[in-house]
Amino acid sequence: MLVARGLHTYYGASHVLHGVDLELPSGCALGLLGRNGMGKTTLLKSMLGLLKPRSGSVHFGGQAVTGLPPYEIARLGVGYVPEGRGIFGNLSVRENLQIAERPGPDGSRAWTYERVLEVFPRLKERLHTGGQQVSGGEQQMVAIGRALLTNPRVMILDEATEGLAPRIVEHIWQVIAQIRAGGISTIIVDRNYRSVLRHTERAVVLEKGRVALAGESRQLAQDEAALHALLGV
Ligand SMILES: Nc1ncnc2c1ncn2[C@@H]1O[C@H](COP(=O)(O)OP(=O)(O)OP(=O)(O)O)[C@@H](O)[C@H]1O
Repeated sequence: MLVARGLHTYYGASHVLHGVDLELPSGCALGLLGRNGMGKTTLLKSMLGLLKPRSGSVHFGGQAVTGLPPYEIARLGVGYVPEGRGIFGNLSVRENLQIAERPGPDGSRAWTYERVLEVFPRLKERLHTGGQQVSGGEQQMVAIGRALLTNPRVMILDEATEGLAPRIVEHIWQVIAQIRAGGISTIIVDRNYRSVLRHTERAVVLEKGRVALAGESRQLAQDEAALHALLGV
């Protein structure tokens, strides 16, 4: 579904990704792990057109998308929930959600405004509140809801539970499970590696911009020595 091959990405002279390969099969949930600064967000942005890799390729649904602008890649069916949420602070919660709603590239309308409010009932009481005035947890719900409303084929969640209360974190993992159950392929970056390994079929661990370990999440979860070495846990 989404395939990156040999990605090299730089910030100016700083070489951050050193030939990364990543493959997200259709219908699969893939965890992306690694300590701070190992290149997870850079990898996601390189696949989404937000950063231009200096070499390597990205294919989505068999189509080469390397170097396409982010909105074109999004139109092909990628929903992105960025680290830091990126919601529009000057728009209300309702507006943030409604401007995103559209059928998916295959015409699917599985995710509607009403369904997002069913999944996140807390947002019903905040519809007319500004995006910046709601709590961090509610902002995260808006960010996830907004990505779902584009009816994507692939969802990418970067640190979707960061800094949130345990009850909200648990709710977000339940929603991630629903997204997976609906057949949307998913890439999940999260500090809680145990939750990531529980909610994914495959996982990749980055170390200094290289893939250090990749495999089935169930097996990786049992490899305490490798997780300790690579994640410092
Ligand atoms: N805009 C930028 N300009 C220069 N260097 C950057 C920039 N963004 C990230 N980096 C550097 O690139 C490396 C990889 O960062 P990246 O954000 O991809 O890591 P990460 O694994 O997502 O970690 P984190 O969880 O801390 O975001 C780090 O050394 C970081 O300092």
